Amino acid sequence: MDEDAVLERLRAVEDPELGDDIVSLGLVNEIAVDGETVTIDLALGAPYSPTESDVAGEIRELLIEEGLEPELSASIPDRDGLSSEEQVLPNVKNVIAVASGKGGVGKSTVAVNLAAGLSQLGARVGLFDADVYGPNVPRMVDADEPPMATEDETLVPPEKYGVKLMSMAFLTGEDDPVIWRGPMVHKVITQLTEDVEWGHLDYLVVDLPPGTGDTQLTMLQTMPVTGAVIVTTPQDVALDDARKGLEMFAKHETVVLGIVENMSTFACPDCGSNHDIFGSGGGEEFADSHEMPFLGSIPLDPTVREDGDGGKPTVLEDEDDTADALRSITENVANNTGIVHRRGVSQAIDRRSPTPDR
Ligand SMILES: Nc1ncnc2c1ncn2[C@@H]1O[C@H](COP(=O)(O)OP(=O)(O)OP(=O)(O)O)[C@@H](O)[C@H]1O
Repeated sequence: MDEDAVLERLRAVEDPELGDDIVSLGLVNEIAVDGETVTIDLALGAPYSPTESDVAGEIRELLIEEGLEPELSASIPDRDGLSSEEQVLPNVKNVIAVASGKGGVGKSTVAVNLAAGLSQLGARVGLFDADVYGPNVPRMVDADEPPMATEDETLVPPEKYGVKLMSMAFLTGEDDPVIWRGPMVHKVITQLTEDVEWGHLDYLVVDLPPGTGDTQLTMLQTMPVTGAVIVTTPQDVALDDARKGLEMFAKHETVVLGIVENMSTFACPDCGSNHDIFGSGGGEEFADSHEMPFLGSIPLDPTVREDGDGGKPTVLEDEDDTADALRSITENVANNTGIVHRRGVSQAIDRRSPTPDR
């Protein structure tokens, strides 16, 4: 079988989310056939996301059935056409910002569980606690070691649950109040992203400070954000704030990967009934009415707080409904990150060839 024949066979593989085959969508970058070995480079951008893993699995199966030995790799064209020297964080494939319009809705909880959940899927993950007003990620993962400084003044981030960590708390102490102004934020964020030895990462999860002010906007402008996750509670007031969050991301042209509803239904362990303490379903309605993906809801569950205080992300618990909800949110975030890349690739190809000949 030659390269053209392999390309024809790949037309049988559908992208389940974009609703077309991977060849028509322009997701096959390169094919090389050498005897029985077929090397294929695919335009897939969200490592370990269930959808992209399934697509790769289907391709492998199809080629093995033909008696071939597939070797797959994935690459997405350089961000904004910049070379790796010009890029911020060139070795980081995806930067995912976790945001909330108001404080205390569980933004850090979602960021920590998302990072640990992605790492559990097999991805290389970093977690950057950029919450300058209340950096509490180190406590939530029980990180006792500070970063190490190297001779050439870079920082080696400590690692917990397979996640590389960097936090403002390592530099300022968790309890020190800090007043942040735009230029300072820009400088510190630049240092904390560029002077940290993150290595090659599939995902860098960024816990933004709550709110939608200048600090948050400066951070978005400083980092190459792939997409944002907005955390809200089902209450009206929190949803109003989430709306402001959407406006901030629209202003900065940042893709919103979806909405997470936190602290929804409380399953009472004593009486066995469900109680909607902050209401329920508001997050999903909000997502629907703004045509945003809904990523899932997390129950109000004392285990989440205990795990947060105890330094173990709940997503790592076995056989637990809340952990299942967090795993499902993690998978949805990864899948939606993949959609951003694949849609970008297929739209760029559409723009190049007004009469598609694929
Ligand atoms: N689903 C949940 N069930 C029970 N407790 C929760 C849940 N989500 C978060 N919490 C608890 O609520 C508190 C606030 O959560 P968290 O620190 O994640 O919020 P935040 O939005 O990041 O707050 P901040 O305004 O400090 O940035 C923490 O004690 C956390 O453990």
